[in-house]
Amino acid sequence: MTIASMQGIVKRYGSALALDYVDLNIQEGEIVGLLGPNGAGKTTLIHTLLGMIPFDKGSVQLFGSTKKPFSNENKQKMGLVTQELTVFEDLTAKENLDFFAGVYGLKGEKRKQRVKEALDFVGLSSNAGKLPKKFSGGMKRRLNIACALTHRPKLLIMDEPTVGIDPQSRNHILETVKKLKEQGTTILYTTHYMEEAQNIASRVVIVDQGQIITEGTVNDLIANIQHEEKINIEVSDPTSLPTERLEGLEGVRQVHVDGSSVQIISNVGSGILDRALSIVKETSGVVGIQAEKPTLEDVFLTLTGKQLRDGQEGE
Ligand SMILES: Nc1ncnc2c1ncn2[C@@H]1O[C@H](COP(=O)(O)OP(=O)(O)OP(=O)(O)O)[C@@H](O)[C@H]1O
Repeated sequence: MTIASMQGIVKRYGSALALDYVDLNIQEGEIVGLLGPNGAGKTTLIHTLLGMIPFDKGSVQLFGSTKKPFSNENKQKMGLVTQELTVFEDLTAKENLDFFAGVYGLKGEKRKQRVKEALDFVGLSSNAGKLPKKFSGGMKRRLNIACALTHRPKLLIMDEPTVGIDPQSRNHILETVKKLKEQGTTILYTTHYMEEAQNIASRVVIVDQGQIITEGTVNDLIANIQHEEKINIEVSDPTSLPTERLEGLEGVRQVHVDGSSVQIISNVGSGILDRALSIVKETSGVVGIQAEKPTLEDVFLTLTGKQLRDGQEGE
């Protein structure tokens, strides 16, 4: 079932075009990784989908209904983890959660129970009574996520939830996202870290300059741009490398020797690894093998001619 979709969305801020005829469909149960550089339009797309900002053209459908996408009923089925932390520093972790649970209309025992569950889910139970100002960046992020979970949203939208936190907390958050998916939550996860999208997304949507430039599974996107395969074999005796025999293998395009390593470039799917290895083993002794696989970074580079992460480190 399609849980959320947008068709032909155009959004301008004054004369600047932030979304340029965007079509997007999100199916129940998937994690859609929305990937793009800073300023690509990710946050604007999310805010449009949530009905938080007006748009100039197009339409949005949520939860299968064609009428009034932004009704209170629909909004209660969505959760947003904002890019900036949305927690109150002078309320304890538990009080923060209780506040947000109240905003979503939860009451009494159910509210208490959901607050407890959400704290537990993000691993903050033992810090329930502490103030977030005593928390590390990663703990604050986890609290921020928990605040969006007490009402058990069907669609959870996460806007760059791992920016500026340490790798351990990042892994914790990625595991939490996977757990939510297992429980049936549909997730739209925006990031400019391609490794994250590669790690958790069932499907990746890449945006640049307000347009969706490609979408698909990570494997499909990579296969679409992959025109050759590269294998590097490290050898113990490079003087006797049988370069000509390697060049003669079906599917091999080029062979380069560089010091003690030989690089073999071949056609996609030519499956030369076994044959190349047995030839090299006979004469030169194999010390190590490395196969170079393209990444989402390469997909972006191929499609746009620029790096996904230009000048974005250290945020
Ligand atoms: N309130 C606003 N007023 C004017 N321009 C805006 C506003 N919000 C966003 N923009 C512009 O719209 C474009 C898309 O911005 P948006 O924040 O959606 O991108 P993003 O992909 O989420 O980037 P980031 O990763 O930096 O959050 C950018 O050029 C941005 O400068």
